Amino acid sequence: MFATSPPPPHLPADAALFLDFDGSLVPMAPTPDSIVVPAQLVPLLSELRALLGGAVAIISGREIAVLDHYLRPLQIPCAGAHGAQRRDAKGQQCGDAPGDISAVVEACEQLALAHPTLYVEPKQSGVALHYRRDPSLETLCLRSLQSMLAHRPQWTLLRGKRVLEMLPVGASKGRAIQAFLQEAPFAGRTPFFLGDDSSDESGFAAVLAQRGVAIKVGAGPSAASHRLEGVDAVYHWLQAACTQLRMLSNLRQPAEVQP
Ligand SMILES: O=P(O)(O)OC[C@H]1O[C@H](O[C@H]2O[C@H](CO)[C@@H](O)[C@H](O)[C@H]2O)[C@H](O)[C@@H](O)[C@@H]1O
Repeated sequence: MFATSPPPPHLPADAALFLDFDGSLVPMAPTPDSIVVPAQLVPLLSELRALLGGAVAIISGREIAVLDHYLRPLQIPCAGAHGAQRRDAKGQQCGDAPGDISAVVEACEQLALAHPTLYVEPKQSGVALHYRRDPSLETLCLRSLQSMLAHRPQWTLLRGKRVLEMLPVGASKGRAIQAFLQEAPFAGRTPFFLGDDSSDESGFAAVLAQRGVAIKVGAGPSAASHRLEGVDAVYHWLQAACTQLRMLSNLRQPAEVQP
């Protein structure tokens, strides 16, 4: 489905909401550490969690510790490093790297010394090599990582927005969402997932398989059923969802009788 996909419906009170981070909740920036998190994000997530019985999770390529840093003081269920890590609603975290890749990280850092516009983002379960500041370095980065992966069958390469990432084989956002949907408070709810990148497609497939709603943020081909134009449109939709869910929740609670 392409840009003609309709905007998403309102969130029902029985939704399980899964949200991508970069490019969906936070505008893109030249480097991973130069993002500016919109001030309304943390209060909005807190309110949505309260209104959806806790069934809100961040599904990101970032590591969970990094998400916690940007969302402080909030600590919510998360999948990090494209599903290589997951923290459930009880706060229990799982996900280990299938081996030591410090040699790969070092090789990426050497490459970045030779090409200072590259940005290396080491992760506990992989590494991201960013070439946003010089897209002409894409082929060099791709060839370098491919050769490093050639003898490491437990790892795979993921292409993102001006980034190449090495992550454990089998890790995906779709799998992380499936795992959340087996557990309280997500199980039995209608899944909604929004994301902007090709790595979000496995998440779209997971929610569509459960008759959920898949929302592509921005342009580009996608299997998502619905579309929002960009980060601003995401906030508009989430704020509207909050307002509606709050009204529904007030209607369900009888008004206090004045003496
Ligand atoms: O799944 P997401 O939450 O969307 O995370 C995907 C990757 O996002 C980050 O990189 C991207 O955003 C940066 C900041 O805007 C940008 O500079 C970079 O070019 C993008 O690729 C993050 O750094 C990665 O770890 C995530 O995997």
